[in-house]
Parts: sequence; C-alpha cells; structure tokens
Amino acid sequence: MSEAASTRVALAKNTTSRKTTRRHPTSGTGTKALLPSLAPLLHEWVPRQRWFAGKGRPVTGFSLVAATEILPLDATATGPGLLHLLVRVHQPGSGQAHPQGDCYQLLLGVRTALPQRLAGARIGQVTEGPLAGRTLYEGLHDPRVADLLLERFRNPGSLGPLHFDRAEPIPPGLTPRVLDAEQSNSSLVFGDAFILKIFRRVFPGTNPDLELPLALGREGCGRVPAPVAWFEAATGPEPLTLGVLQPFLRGARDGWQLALAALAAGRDFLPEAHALGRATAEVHTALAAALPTPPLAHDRTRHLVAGMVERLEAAAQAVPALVPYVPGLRTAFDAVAALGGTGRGWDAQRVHGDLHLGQTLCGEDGFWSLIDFEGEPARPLPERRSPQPTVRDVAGMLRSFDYAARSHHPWNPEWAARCRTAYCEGYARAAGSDPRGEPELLRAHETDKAVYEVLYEARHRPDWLPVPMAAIQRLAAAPA
Ligand SMILES: Nc1ncnc2c1ncn2[C@@H]1O[C@H](COP(=O)(O)OP(=O)(O)O)[C@@H](O)[C@H]1O
Ligand SMILES: O=P(O)(O)O[C@H]1O[C@H](CO)[C@@H](O[C@H]2O[C@H](CO)[C@@H](O)[C@H](O)[C@H]2O)[C@H](O)[C@H]1O
Repeated sequence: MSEAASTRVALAKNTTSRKTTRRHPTSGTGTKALLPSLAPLLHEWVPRQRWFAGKGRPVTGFSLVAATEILPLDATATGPGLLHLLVRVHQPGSGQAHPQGDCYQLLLGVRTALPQRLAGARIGQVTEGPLAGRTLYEGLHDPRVADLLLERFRNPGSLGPLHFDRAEPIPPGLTPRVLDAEQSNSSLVFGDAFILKIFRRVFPGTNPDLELPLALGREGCGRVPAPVAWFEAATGPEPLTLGVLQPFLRGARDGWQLALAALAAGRDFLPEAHALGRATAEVHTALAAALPTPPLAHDRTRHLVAGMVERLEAAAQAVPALVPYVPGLRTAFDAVAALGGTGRGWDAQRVHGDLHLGQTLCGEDGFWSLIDFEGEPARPLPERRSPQPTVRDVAGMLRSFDYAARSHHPWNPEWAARCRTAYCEGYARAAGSDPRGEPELLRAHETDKAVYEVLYEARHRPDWLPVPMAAIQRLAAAPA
C-alpha cells in the first residue's frame, strides 16, 4: 500500500522527521503535522490497548497513512474535535502486509477540557504543536462522536479518503453506548438496534467481515446479521475496510457464556451443540453457493500443509514450551500431506475462519447466529480470504468445547466429548456429510488451531496458556 502521507515520527531516537505530505481535502491546516505532537501520547497509549496486535515488541515510531478531520479541531469550537487517523505503527520484525508495521485506525477526540464522564477515555494532554494544552481522548466513548458517525452512515458519501455506504435507511436519534467486551476491535451499540464494529488493525482489501455477511445476505442466509452500512478508506489501490454497521441481536447471549453457565449448573450442552452444528453447516452451504469453491488439488494440499508446518515452527520459536511436542504434532500434518500425495483431493470454499463459541449468538427464541467473519486476526488477509476445507471451522468449534470444559473446575472432559459428538451430528444432519469422515484433515486442523491458540494466549492472556497446552499434549500423543 502506498502511504497517503509520509509524516514519520522516530520514537527510538526521540526525533521527528517530516517529509513532504500530499494535500488532502479534509486534512485542514496542519492536520498531518499534528502527528509528531501526538506521537508521545500514542506511544504510551496504543500498546496498552486490547486491540493492539503487536504486544511484546517495542514500538519504534509512527507514520501517517491518512488523517481526516471529521469534526473541526478549531480551539474556539465549544464541542469536541474528532480526528480520524490511519497510522502505521513501526515495530521491528513485524508487518503482516507491510515490512515496517501494521496500520491501525484511531478515532481521537480533542477537547479543551475533558468532562468527568469521559475521564476513563483520557489519553493525555498534548504538550506541543497546534493542539498544545488540549486533551486527547478515545473518541468512541463520546456520545457526540458516536452520534456523528451514525449521521455519516445515514447520509453516505465521501469525506476525504473516507467513504460511507449503506444498504438501507437508518433511523435517526439512536442512543449510542460502547460495548464493554474483550475484543480485537471496538464496537458501539446504537439504541439496541444496530452495532457498529470499528476495525482497529486494517489491511488493504475488503475485510471478510464485510464481504462474507454481504454475500450471505444476498444468498438469503438468515444465520448472519447482514451489513446495513459500512465505511472504507481509499489510500491505495485497494480499499481498507474500516467499519461495519449491522442489526444488533437484542437479548442474545453468546455460546461461550451459555456453555459456561451449563457447566456451572452441571448440565450438558447437547441440544445447543447440535443446533450450533446445524447453524455452521447452513452457513457453509450458503457460502459455497455464493462464492467460488475451487477443489483442493495436490499442489494446494501441499500449500495448506506447508502453512500449518510454518505456523507450528513460528509458534515453537515464540513459545518454547511447544518445542518438545513439535515432532508429535507434525505427524498430523504429515498424514494429510501423505494423503494428498496419493492424489486425494478435498473440497474448499470460503469459511468463517475463526469459529469458536464466542462467535455464536443465541437469540431469545433459541435461534443461533454466527458473527465475526474476520478470520484469525494474526493471519495475512489474502490467506484469510482464500478458500479452505470446511473442517477448519468445525475444528475451531471442537476446540472451543474443550476450552469451555477446561476453564471449569473440576475439569470434565466427557462434557466436551459429548458436545463435540452432538456438534458433528448436527452438522452432518444439515450438511449431508459428517466432518468426522475426514479424520486426518480434521486432526490436522485441530492441531493447527491449538497451535494458533498457544500463540494467541501467550501474547494476549498468558494465564490461559495451560488450556491450549493441554490439547497440544493430547494431539501430539495421538496416533497418526
Ligand atoms: N449483531 C450482534 N448483535 C448482538 N451482539 C453482537 C453482534 N455482533 C457482535 N456482538 C457482540 O459484540 C462482541 C464482539 O463482536 P465481534 O464481532 O466478535 O468483535 P471482535 O472482532 O472485536 O471480537 C460479541 O462477542 C458479541 O457479544
Ligand atoms: O473473538 P476474537 O476474534 O477476538 O478471537 C480471538 O480471541 C478469542 C478469545 O477471546 C480466541 O478464542 C479462544 O478462547 C475462547 C475462550 O475465550 C475459546 O472459546 C476459543 O475456542 C479459543 O480459540 C480466538 O482464538 C482469538 O482469535
């Protein structure tokens, strides 16, 4: 992606170098020049955010990809200013899509005085530059900012590099609230009618969390809330998806909470697991009808296995506790490679990509929906958008039953085993084929998922590491 502007702030040397910037219609006088004065605050704040994916590696600087003044930053204005930034965060040895680092979306509120109700959103006071003396804060926590975003969706169109689109009319005057969830992104709920997900780490190319729900909506699949509106940035040849507004499923509870509640009550979760299998199969069937389904021939099987091996090796480097299990885990991948070598092929299609209990919502009427089609956030976007065997999703859910059972004391492995069976039965009933019919492929995907989880937990929730590590031990010991 070409940088829309090239202001770069080198934090390591505590120096600021400014190169030429391209004029931008909404940048306002000096908007791009603001980054150097905001960088020290961002350097403290960004790495602490739940959505920051580069944890554990130092931040060495920031460069500006795009800046848009959504609300004027004029110091004489009575209300807040709102600065929309796309910022590349420089980190050594990083960058899914860019060698220097990943690009993040920030919505920064600017006020002369921060009201007490926004104290929790405070980032800090700017000490230099045009905003000196003013307070910077997380804009999404400010209802005035949230209202303004909704207004943009109600009246779509372009604002500098930002483009707002909608599929249907949106009513005015919906009260906003920030969703208080442990998330990879940030979400705002409007009047319990809509939920707006703001993507934090953004990549060139349509995000599958917009692409797949739109395709499923066109296909008439009611298992996924269909996007009502979205916004993107044009900063290079491909758009960056920035946010999606969709219907809010009021009163729905996620599968993770429900599974834990069942465990706490000493109950099985079998009708739920069966229904989840059915919902997954219906989504897969609709995705296969809506989007291409190239078969996974020998060369692509090799590629699939090579990716799994590569991820295992990378994870073992990052988490040394994995190292003793690498040979055992490799047998799962070798078994698929061997089958591929005999000319055996598999069907492939677009899938959810990161399916787990927390991505399922059960409505008050007991109807299950699937959400969050972004795929595994750590994977490069082209890979997340590539067709894959549907067992990838099945494996994700099977792992999730294991997670739920492991996070409850005393550990009840039979509970998880029964859920896994019920889920596969529900899936088979709706899909017409049982995911357990391809045991090598399923085991390889479960192994790949457990490896991903080890890395995820090591980076984000080290206390949870024993959960996927227990599965690693089991999978490494399983006969090939
Ligand atoms: N359409 C929806 N209706 C109700 N709640 C939702 C909806 N979409 C998401 N949520 C809630 O928001 C949370 C985070 O959404 P998700 O898409 O998983 O974001 P992230 O990618 O940041 O994890 C979910 O766990 C769920 O509780
Ligand atoms: O929901 P996200 O897209 O942010 O997914 C990431 O975080 C999940 C945890 O919040 C993580 O899921 C893992 O923990 C879950 C329990 O909290 C468990 O149900 C899942 O099976 C397990 O993978 C997910 O892997 C990660 O991508």
